[in-house]
Amino acid sequence: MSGITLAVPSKGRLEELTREWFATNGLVITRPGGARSYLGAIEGLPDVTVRFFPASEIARELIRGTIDFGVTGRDLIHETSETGPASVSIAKPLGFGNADVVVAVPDAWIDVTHMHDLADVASDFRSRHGRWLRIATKYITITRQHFAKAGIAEYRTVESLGATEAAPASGVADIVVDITSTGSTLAANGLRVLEDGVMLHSEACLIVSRTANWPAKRKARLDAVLARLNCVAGF
Ligand SMILES: Nc1ncnc2c1ncn2[C@@H]1O[C@H](COP(=O)(O)OP(=O)(O)OP(=O)(O)O)[C@@H](O)[C@H]1O
Ligand SMILES: O=P(O)(O)OC[C@H]1O[C@H](OP(=O)(O)OP(=O)(O)O)[C@H](O)[C@@H]1O
Repeated sequence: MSGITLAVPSKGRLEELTREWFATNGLVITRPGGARSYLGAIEGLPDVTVRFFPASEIARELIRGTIDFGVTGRDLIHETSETGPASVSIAKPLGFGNADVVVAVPDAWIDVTHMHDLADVASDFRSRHGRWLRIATKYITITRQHFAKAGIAEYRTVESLGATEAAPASGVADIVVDITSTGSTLAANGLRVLEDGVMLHSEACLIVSRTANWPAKRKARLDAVLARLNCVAGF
């Protein structure tokens, strides 16, 4: 197929801010069928198809190469696959959707301020509590990578797809790895980020798939659109 496909987040803060960003840069994204339609276009660019997806699916399909370029959070590229970052090129960080993926512990864990303290807690958790340390998170990949780097292997993750911060108080888990922007949800649930607990700084980015099919003509079409957005594919 010679046309190129742009993926835009299908709802919420990311959709609004993405369409605003494109419009500010002279490209108007249309969604003629309304919020329940997932097909759109860019005014004046007939060979660009716009498709609306959840941000997490945009990351997955950019890595797979079924979407040519799109907007999603850097966190979702790192979380979807360990090969994610190598499968895409960040054409432009967009300056919105800023959030950090962090390790947070209960306020009551006053002696646990750094990852090395958490390593000590994790190593004798089984002897003291008869079970592994439990981490509530939807960021399984990022947690595995960063805890390995910190030399922490004695834990279990408890998958949590929403309201993750409630897990320690409810007894579902002991600590959390979650995304935060203002920190208010963590604070409201009696949780504190470790001083070296920021594992990833994320923001929404315009991202190009490296694994998509880029014959010269299609790549030229992509490069022309990116040029109007003052950025390049990077490959
Ligand atoms: N405070 C925040 N909380 C969560 N995500 C944030 C925040 N600030 C920015 N983001 C970005 O928004 C992304 C989540 O957006 P969104 O909720 O649309 O994702 P989604 O996968 O489409 O969600 P859902 O699965 O509920 O549809 C995060 O991955 C991150 O990149
Ligand atoms: O640091 P803060 O500003 O408090 O933001 C962090 C919160 O925002 C998100 O929740 P949201 O309700 O946006 O989405 P979700 O719960 O569906 O993930 C995220 O899951 C955190 O709970």
